[in-house]
Amino acid sequence: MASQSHKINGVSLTALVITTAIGSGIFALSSDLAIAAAPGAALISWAIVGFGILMLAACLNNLLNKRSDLEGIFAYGKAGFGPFVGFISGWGYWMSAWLGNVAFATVFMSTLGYFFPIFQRGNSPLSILVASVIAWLLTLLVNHGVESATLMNTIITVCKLIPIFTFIVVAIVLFNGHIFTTQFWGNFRGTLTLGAIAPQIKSSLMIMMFVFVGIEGATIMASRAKSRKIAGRATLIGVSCLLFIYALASILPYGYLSRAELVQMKQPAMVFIFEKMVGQWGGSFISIGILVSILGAWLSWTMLPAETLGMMAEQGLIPKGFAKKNKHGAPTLALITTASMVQVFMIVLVFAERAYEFAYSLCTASIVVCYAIVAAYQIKYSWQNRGQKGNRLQLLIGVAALMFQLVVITLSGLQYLFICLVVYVPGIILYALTLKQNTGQYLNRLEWSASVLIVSGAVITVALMIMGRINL
Ligand SMILES: NC(=[NH2+])NCCC[C@H](N)C(=O)O
Repeated sequence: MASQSHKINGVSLTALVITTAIGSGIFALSSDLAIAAAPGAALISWAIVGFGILMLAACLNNLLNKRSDLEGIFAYGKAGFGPFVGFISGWGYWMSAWLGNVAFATVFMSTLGYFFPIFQRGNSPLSILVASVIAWLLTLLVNHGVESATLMNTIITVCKLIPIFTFIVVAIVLFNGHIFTTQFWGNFRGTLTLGAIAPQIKSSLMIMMFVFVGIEGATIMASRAKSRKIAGRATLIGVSCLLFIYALASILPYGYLSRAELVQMKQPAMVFIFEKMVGQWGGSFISIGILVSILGAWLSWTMLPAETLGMMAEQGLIPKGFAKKNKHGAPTLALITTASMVQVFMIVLVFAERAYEFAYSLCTASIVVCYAIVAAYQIKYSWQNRGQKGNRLQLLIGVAALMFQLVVITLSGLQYLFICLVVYVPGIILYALTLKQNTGQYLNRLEWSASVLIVSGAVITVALMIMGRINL
């Protein structure tokens, strides 16, 4: 066991929450958001998403303290609702982790395109080829026991935060109230109706959720924190800081360029907005920040999904082989499986019209499964212990968090959730085989029914994709 002095303190853990959550999202945010919404609606959306994510962070905080015996985010699913739900949650988390890397890949390549125009389209066959090589190289590194070391993490954090803060400061200086308010509610005439704003809010939700993926980082590191209390608090403070940074970075540009101009920005938008603000050097400055930020995040998100598979295997949810470590202490089978999935989806991206949006929406949709299960467990636990002080409030927090996740996914992510079902199919087979090996039985009746639903959903999705009814 690590001695007390080697344990992570609150400040480092808060920094960890912030840096694991900042990958590619913030750099592309402004134009993604401009496509979806005018500044008025974007602000309302931040308030809604901010509230929902804070509720989720409050659940993670609470459960970290009350169920300090559980480790990892999907352990709550298993503890609250049995192994099958634990599997659903873990598989969702795993999927989200590597799908996010697919999203990283497109932004990474289009940022490289700033220096080498041939890569400008992040999902051209050549870009995907290079991105695949990078993904496999990172896998190879992790397989040789390379972990993002503390010093490297600090350097990466500085490299990504400096460009972001510089951008925010310059954007504040150049902020023009007139431009900002001209089309505050969008391009409408007459009185402002909910009908005019609601669709804008709806289209902002997925990208806003995506940028928060990773806040559960402190939960995963909780066992290495000085105390569970500290880990929980780090999540809450980290989320509040993130909300502040994201809202500033995405809203300020509306006071510099018109929405029409923002929509036209090449991706990643922050590069080109900043270049317009300060000149050529600005573009390179932000681009380098992005490349470092993504590479750093990509490396940690290469380890995470493999570790997740390993933990699931240890808990008897998938075959033991996934937990087997090589001589460098890395789970080779889990790493290769994950990298192969990344490879398949990268190839799919070549055919996607808006590749980045497609990848981040899938990443968000699959983690919502996992987040919703956390919130559901918070409700169950608080209800069972409702006699204890404070648990009624926790119950309400759980309900708010769950409602938020369900509403977001229903409003804007259903088609992505359906695509995720397809990836659940091989997982269910692995789960059933493992169950048989451990207990001598395949699925029980409830698990059967759930599996039939999932597999049917997957079949329908594939059929709809073939018929061209679901577009990539
Ligand atoms: N590889 C991943 N799972 N990435 C998810 C994290 C994405 C991160 N929130 C971002 O803004 O870019």
